[in-house]
Amino acid sequence: ILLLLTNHHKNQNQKQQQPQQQQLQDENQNQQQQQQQQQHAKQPPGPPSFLLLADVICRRRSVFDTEHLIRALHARHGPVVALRLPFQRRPSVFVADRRLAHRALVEGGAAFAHRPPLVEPNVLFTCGQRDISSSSYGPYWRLVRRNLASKILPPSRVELFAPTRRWALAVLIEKLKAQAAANDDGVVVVMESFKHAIFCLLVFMCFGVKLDDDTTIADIQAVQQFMLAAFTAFPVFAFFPTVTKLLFRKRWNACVATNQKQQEIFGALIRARQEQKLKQESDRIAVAYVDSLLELRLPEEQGRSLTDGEVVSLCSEFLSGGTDTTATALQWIMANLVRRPDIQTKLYEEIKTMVGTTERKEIDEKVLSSMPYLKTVILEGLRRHPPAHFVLPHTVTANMMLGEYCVPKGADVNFMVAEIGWEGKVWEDPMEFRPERFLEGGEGEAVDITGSREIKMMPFGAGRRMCPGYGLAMLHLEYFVSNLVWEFEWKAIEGI
Ligand code: HEM
Repeated sequence: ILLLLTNHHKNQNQKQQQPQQQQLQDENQNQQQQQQQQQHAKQPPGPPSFLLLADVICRRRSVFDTEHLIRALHARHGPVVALRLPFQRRPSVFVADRRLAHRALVEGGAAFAHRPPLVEPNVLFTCGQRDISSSSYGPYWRLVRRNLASKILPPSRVELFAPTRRWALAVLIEKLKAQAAANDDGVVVVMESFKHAIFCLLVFMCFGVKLDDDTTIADIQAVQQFMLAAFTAFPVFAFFPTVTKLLFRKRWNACVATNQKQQEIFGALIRARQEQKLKQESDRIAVAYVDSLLELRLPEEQGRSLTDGEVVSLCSEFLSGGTDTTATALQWIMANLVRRPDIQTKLYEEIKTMVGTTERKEIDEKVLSSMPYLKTVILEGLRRHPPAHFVLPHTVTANMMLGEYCVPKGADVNFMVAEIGWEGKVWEDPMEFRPERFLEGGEGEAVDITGSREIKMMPFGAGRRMCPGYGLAMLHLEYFVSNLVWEFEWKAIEGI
């Protein structure tokens, strides 16, 4: 009997172990297959670096104005191409295919979720890559991303900022009216006012203070603008930094001074917030982003709190990440409404039905979710004019297959957001602004903006590194677009 029992147990264990063993075997086989494929696969095609440089010089274009170059390369070589610049150790790979983007970013899991190392002055500006967007994929990134996603961005938290949105909208409308009144023909240049309103809103969400005095807002905006420009500028300090920092001393000193100024301004705002909390002022908002950062502990690093530099870089990212992108999207949507009075009228009619009056009082954001046409206008704006034409650069920490090519370890991998949203096989007349495509029966009906099921457009990226602020951005766009259409009649200037 004992013998039988042991055999029975043995059989049961074997049965339980079989699927696990099978899984391990499958994984090993997959790995072996990947390795074999990699051995035989080519690297993504692209011109040799000297030809690329010659092309750039002949056409008098900047190497960093890469979009036109990459489009031409895609037309010649297909959806995966590589640029190899003479001063780059690893190639930059560009992917313009929605299925390959899905395979890498969503199905690929962590494999494509890493970020490449930054060079100066961006190392300085991110406190050594300690913000969410540039930090390497790992426990620190997970902790700070989860903190933003769970403390500030859930709908229940975002709802608390409704009065702040009303205030920012009032600031915007006042600014636009003042501009129109100052000009005989009522012409208004909107972008700076859009940026200002969204910035005021995000500063409040970040520091819990209403800064309506224009000088502090202007000071912070100037610092943020300087840093943003540094991200896309020629990376002089990437080569022999000790020498280039001396050679371009003025430029380096300006970077250090800007960083210093940011620490001072943000430091003062953080102190003001702490005092506000100590005094338990009744009108203070319950949670600001900076509170959550000050309370955060790093379990992987003996439970220490964030350093001042880390807090500043995370706040700075919150302000920059949300302002220019949202303001650019807003500007493009309004530009299309100006050119298309039919769409503007349709939207106005939808708002009128929902609000139930023609009285010009600001739209309660609770009714936004019941405006399907408004949603289609926003989606079409983001598809046709995505504020970021590329996602932030990703990288791979091992050789990885992408389609028929092997992406070498350490290469930058860039996904072409705009091209993917303009694919002719998915979208009819893709360059036309047509919100109706997102209604029932259209090719964009029930589109998944997160791209987790399938990617048809990806204005916020997709997968693990996807923009965590996309819900907030959509709300801001719906809120400002509907209120601006309700408040003003938008017309194009003759001859422009
Ligand atoms: C229309 C507005 C916005 C657009 C189009 C946009 C777009 C993007 C894109 C394309 C990425 C890169 C994704 C990738 O690398 O795969 C990104 C990342 C990010 N965005 Fe946004 N964004 C917007 C608004 C916001 C807002 C309002 C916030 C802040 C609340 C925000 C915070 C971030 C952060 C922290 C990341 C880095 C994510 C990570 O690396 O894990 N964004 N965004």
